Amino acid sequence: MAASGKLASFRLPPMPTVSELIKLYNLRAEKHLSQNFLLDMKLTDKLVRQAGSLKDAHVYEVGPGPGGLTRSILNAGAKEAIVVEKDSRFIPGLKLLSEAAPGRLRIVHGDILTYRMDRGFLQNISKPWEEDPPDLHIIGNLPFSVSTPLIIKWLESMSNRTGPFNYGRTRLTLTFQREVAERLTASTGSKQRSRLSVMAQYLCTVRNCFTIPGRAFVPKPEVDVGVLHFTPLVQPQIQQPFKLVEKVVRNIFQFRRKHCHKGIEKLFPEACRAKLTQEMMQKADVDPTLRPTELTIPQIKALVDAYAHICNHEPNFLNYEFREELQLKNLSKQRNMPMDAFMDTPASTQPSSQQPC
Ligand SMILES: C[S@@+](CC[C@H](N)C(=O)[O-])C[C@H]1O[C@@H](n2cnc3c(N)ncnc32)[C@H](O)[C@@H]1O
Repeated sequence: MAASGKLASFRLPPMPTVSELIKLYNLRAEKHLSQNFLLDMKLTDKLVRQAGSLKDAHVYEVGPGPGGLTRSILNAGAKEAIVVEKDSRFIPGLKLLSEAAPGRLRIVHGDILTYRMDRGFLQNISKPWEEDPPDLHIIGNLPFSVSTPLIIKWLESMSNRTGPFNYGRTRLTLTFQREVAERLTASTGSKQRSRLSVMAQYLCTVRNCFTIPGRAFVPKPEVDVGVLHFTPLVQPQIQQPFKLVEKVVRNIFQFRRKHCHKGIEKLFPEACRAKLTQEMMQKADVDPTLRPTELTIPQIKALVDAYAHICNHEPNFLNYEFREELQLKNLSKQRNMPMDAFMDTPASTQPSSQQPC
């Protein structure tokens, strides 16, 4: 009896439903802000449960909109939630919710892509990286338009322990278009294995929680939606700077269906491509005829380490971008001018295909 009494203390008092609020404020979904609302509280409760216990937790919610998920977060016992919403039309409805939960809901009218997530809560909720995750969660029914750049930004922050990871191994419970969710969780050898799978999985444990059918949203999106839970690893599986890992992985996956050496070759200028690719593959002890989707994370780690080793001897390779060189080549051909004429950086620091290695 006592337990249920306690449970009742953090539940919201009766107030208009989310649907009633939408009608009250005449809130029509804006396509350019990827607004697809979840109005079924059973579903929002289920999504929030995937984060684990929120009792006395701190939560950042991305894009609360009319506040369905926000209600579930508060009903689950969160001590304080900061919600970041770009569309000002939702602020009055969120204020009603904040009044119903005094001191527990802070509303930020802003853009999640620029909001400083290292500053919202006091530092006293931080936990050392090696310990259990802090009582801080990021939860969101993400707008499709920003979900991929956002997760990449957070993965980079995770690797640098900045932003929301300044507090420790902050966990995330997020929605993605089903296809993106499948890529994020795809294992070695599967059809959906991609750059995103490797970038997420070398830094965290990614759990596929459940799928929400498109028809559960208002308005209904074209696709189903996957709910994923991320826990940052104490020790990332690849211990090199994020940008370096990203560069190698991007190159490997640029020719998904070909042998992996095809993409790796493009890490180096033409003049030394064959020699350095062979050196990198041998050093990493990886079969060059494997397809990118067949590579395990330890194999990708070995390749990134081998590339880092080569760049230690020749740091100019870090600046080399095959696609940029291709664009310059095309431009110089079109205008009948030397490639140097289009370069921002002096030719001496930009290894070109013609320069000897
Ligand atoms: C898919 S809706 C989810 C709304 C609500 N959480 C729900 O589940 O019903 C995405 C929300 O994110 C907001 N949004 C879109 N882009 C944003 C951004 N860059 N920063 C913050 N909020 C954003 C939209 O206005 C919208 O309210």
